[in-house]
Amino acid sequence: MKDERIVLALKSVAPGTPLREGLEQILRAKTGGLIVIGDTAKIMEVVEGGFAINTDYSPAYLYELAKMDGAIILSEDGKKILYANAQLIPDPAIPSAETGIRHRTAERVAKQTNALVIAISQRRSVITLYQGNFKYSLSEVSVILNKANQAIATLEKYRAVLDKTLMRLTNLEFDDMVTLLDVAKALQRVEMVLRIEREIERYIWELGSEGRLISMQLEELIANVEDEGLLIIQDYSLLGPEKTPEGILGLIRTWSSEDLLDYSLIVRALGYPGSASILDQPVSPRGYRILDKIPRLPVTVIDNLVQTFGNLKSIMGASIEELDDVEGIGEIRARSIKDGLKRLREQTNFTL
Ligand SMILES: Nc1ncnc2c1ncn2[C@@H]1O[C@H](COP(=O)(O)OP(=O)(O)OP(=O)(O)O)[C@@H](O)[C@H]1O
Repeated sequence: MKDERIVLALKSVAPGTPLREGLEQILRAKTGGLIVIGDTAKIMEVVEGGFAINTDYSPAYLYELAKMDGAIILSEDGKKILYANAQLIPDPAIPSAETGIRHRTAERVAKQTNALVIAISQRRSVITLYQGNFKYSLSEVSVILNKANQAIATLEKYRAVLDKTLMRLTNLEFDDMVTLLDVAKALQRVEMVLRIEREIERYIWELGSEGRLISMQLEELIANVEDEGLLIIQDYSLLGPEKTPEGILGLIRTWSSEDLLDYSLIVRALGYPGSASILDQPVSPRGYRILDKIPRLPVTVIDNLVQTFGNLKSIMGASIEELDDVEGIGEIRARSIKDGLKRLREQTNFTL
């Protein structure tokens, strides 16, 4: 929830938005500014004086009004300028680490009302966002682009390692030689890639219209990653249906980077005991992840296969007739499952 609001705040001031255009004009004119987004009762409690404007927002108008002292109040959707030249009177007891009056006021109003408050510094040429306890200074587009490109380069490396790890897991699964350590390694690598993805997403929101290329690169690099993670969990989790794969991956997401390095924590999240030797334990996949790679095989049929045979090894060992007996599978599909599994196995042997 908290994160969502920050994302919304970053999006609302991203390059290409009318609000950002107005902020940039104020920055260039070096007049400074203090802008509050929203006019809820809670916000209006701290607003005093000024005059009602009540007109459609435009960047040029915002910039004109910023020449005056005091704060400007915009509507929640940013489409109207409601008041200008207003005095903000937040509770002075609210702690603030800011030294200047404008920024201290902005921080206190944000903490008191939860509104998005934007301070544009006259002396330092910086735009700072405040919302609740969150504070964020916008950087220049070139700086963020640089960071985003570095993160993409890191993501490429991590993706390559993940692909190797998954390929190895597939190979071990076909040979029924998987240990819990292999499962934990694969899940850890999935989450590492997802973490870099989330970091880059934040840059993309902040870059707005300037982030399109990064966004396209990201999409290509993270295709399937989350699904692979969910399917691994489906293959190995010992937990009942109340712990969904999404829930388990969501739990791993909340861990610190140190915890993520601990393989035994990962297998514990899948419902295995946390003993030291557990990682050497052999395990057999149910087969969800590999069956998902067979073209045109519906999820319900995959479910029926796993329900009937229990694991990938038995599914691979089943005859055409046995496969044919499963609901949703006729002779043609039975053959395409057999062929599909055979082809996948050959492909992984070839790639490794
Ligand atoms: N309570 C307030 N309500 C509305 N506007 C305020 C309030 N406090 C300060 N301001 C605005 O901030 C200006 C003074 O900013 P000041 O230089 O003291 O703060 P600052 O945080 O150091 O900002 P800057 O970095 O721009 O100098 C005032 O001229 C006024 O426009």
